[in-house]
Amino acid sequence: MAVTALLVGNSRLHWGLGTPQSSGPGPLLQHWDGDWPPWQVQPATMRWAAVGLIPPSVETRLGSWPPPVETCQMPLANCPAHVGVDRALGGWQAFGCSAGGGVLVVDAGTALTMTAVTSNGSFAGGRILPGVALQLESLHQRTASLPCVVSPQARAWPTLPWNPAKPGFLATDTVNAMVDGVIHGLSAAVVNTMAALATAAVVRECWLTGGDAPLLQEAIHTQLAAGQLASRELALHHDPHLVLKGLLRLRTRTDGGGLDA
Ligand SMILES: Nc1ncnc2c1ncn2[C@@H]1O[C@H](COP(=O)(O)OP(=O)(O)OP(=O)(O)O)[C@@H](O)[C@H]1O
Ligand SMILES: CC(C)(CO)[C@@H](O)C(=O)NCCC(=O)O
Ligand SMILES: [K+]
Repeated sequence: MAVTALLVGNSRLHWGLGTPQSSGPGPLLQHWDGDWPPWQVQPATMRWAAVGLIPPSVETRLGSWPPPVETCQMPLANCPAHVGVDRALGGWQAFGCSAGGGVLVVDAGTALTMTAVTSNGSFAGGRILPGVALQLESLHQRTASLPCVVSPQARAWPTLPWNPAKPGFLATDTVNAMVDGVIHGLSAAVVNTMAALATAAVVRECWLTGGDAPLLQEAIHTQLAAGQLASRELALHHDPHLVLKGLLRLRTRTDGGGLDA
């Protein structure tokens, strides 16, 4: 039976439709970023979690939904309860899909989070940075003359002009200097973390997800090619729906309302 997964993100809602199987959720049948999905939602089979504020459109329907998934219910060893449920779900899902060995999950959303899971499936910490749109918004809001380069309603990336600078060339116009600066900074932080964790043999794979993953991917590849050997030893994967798939792969126990891997 098809199940709807919902992650209430920091700036928008992320929906997925899938059929949980014992081997995992498989690919999503449908996905939707926005207020309410275009398919029929069966309240009793909803799997959902929230890091952002719950909007009225969801609040009014909560009565018929099961309780949300929380970090403390996740089958991820040593994961403190204060860790965001999106990070716990992403880490657990990437580890479950990995070829063995630890994983680093990079979730490039409103915040860019990095979350490491060891080869034993144990939470190993991470890093939290302001994401692409948030950094660009802050530059505009906290200076007198830097322009607004992110659409304030949609925060949609495609409204931004950006010509990736050739190696060794820097942007001469303000907009590209801002955008290139933010993308270069975030991807450098990711590659630096990959190198450190690879050198320490903590992780073997890096999984990218989140709204800005496609954007950062190219810059990460470029910096990997030019950078430290250790970081290149990690396999790099992109899964735009890592957290939703994690929700679909979790199995709710009918007895105590707990969760099983
Ligand atoms: N239509 C859109 N609306 C919002 N963000 C978008 C859109 N298209 C691309 N993005 C990019 O996605 C990023 C936000 O990512 P995402 O949607 O994963 O964040 P989120 O809703 O806060 O979810 P999360 O809680 O997982 O971070 C923004 O930095 C922005 O550049
Ligand atoms: C970091 C965010 C905002 C990313 O969505 C979320 O995972 C969160 O609110 N986390 C709580 C703090 C933590 O993860 O340590
Ligand atoms: K995120």
